Amino acid sequence: MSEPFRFQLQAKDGAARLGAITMPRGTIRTPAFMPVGTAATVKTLTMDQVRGTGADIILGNTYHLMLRPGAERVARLGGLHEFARWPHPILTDSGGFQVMSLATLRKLDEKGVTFRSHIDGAKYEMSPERSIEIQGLLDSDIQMQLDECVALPAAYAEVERAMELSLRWAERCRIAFGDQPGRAMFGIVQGGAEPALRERSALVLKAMDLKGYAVGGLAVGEPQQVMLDMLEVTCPLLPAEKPRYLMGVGTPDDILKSVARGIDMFDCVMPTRAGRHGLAFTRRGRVNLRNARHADDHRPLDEESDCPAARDYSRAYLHHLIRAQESLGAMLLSWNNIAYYQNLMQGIRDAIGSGTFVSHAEKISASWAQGDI
Ligand SMILES: O=c1[nH]cnc2c(CCNCC3CCCCC3)c3[nH]c(NCc4cccs4)nc3cc12
Repeated sequence: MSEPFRFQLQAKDGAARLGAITMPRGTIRTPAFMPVGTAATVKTLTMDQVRGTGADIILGNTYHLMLRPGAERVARLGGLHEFARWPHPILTDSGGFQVMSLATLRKLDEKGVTFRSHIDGAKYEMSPERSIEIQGLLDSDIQMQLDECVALPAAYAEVERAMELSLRWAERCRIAFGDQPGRAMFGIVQGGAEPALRERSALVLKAMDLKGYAVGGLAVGEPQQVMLDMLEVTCPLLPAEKPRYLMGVGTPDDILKSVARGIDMFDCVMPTRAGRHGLAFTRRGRVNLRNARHADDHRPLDEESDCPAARDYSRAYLHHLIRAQESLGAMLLSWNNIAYYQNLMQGIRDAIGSGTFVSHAEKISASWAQGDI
């Protein structure tokens, strides 16, 4: 087989890139949005529904899966693809970010992070090596290094300490990962909102010649413009022929503006989490279906959509389901939102391919501002 992990750049439009990552389990068209599959499920949806929206890759969540059902058990059951019946590529995070946001009694030092499970209080130690081992047990296709992400704003010294630690952990993850044909390990650029620290992080990681690079430490409380400024500092320093993954981003507007600055991959809990709370993303902006104004509205969310959740159900019905806290409501809105994000990405890919990305982005943004939808 040709090289088992290959990123092909197919077109550029300004700094925006059209590409494809070819892996043994399938091809990932970029720019790509990766639905978050937390506990081996994209919440409320079957994998057939997720695939039907056009997703090429989903995220697996190392933190949740190592606690329950356990990485060794998933391995005994044939790995995450078999367990969750998703035969296409899976990217797993290191588990570190969720330790810092979900676990209790967390301690972080040179060795790694130690914490107690938020489920049963059991004690765990996660080193860079153990994180890579767990991701391997999950049979993950793209594995993320263990890193330390600092919330912003933060003091320069604190950002520098976390960035340098993350570089040492990247090297330990690179060694632990070794050479696994058909799989990839991505490094994560840190450095907060400090250009000098972003530059050092990007250049040291670039020298490690990894298969892909994430931009971390953003979408953690800073204004959107600060995030975009850091992309303009970081992306040009990363190898053009490797994929770039902006972690935890974001709204459709964040995605358009980040693609314009050279990002190829995104993940965000927003479409599924917002869906479960009654918020629908549509081509004409966001609709909060908890609002009583929808109670008699027989229109669907988007009669032109290829997603049944957007096309076949009235807003009145969706409003009723959400108010009644019926699980069908959460499912239909999650389905609509994931489909919306995948259609957004397809439109972005088409526009880059035809050299019309700037006007496409302007048209998309203008359609959101249409007011009453
Ligand atoms: O530097 C980072 N290193 C590692 N992970 C990061 C993440 C988590 C990305 N999604 C993981 C998923 C794995 C599977 C389960 C769901 C998460 C981030 N998310 C955000 N913003 C969105 C945010 C979400 C919550 C607080 S900020 N910035 C992030 C920065 C980093």
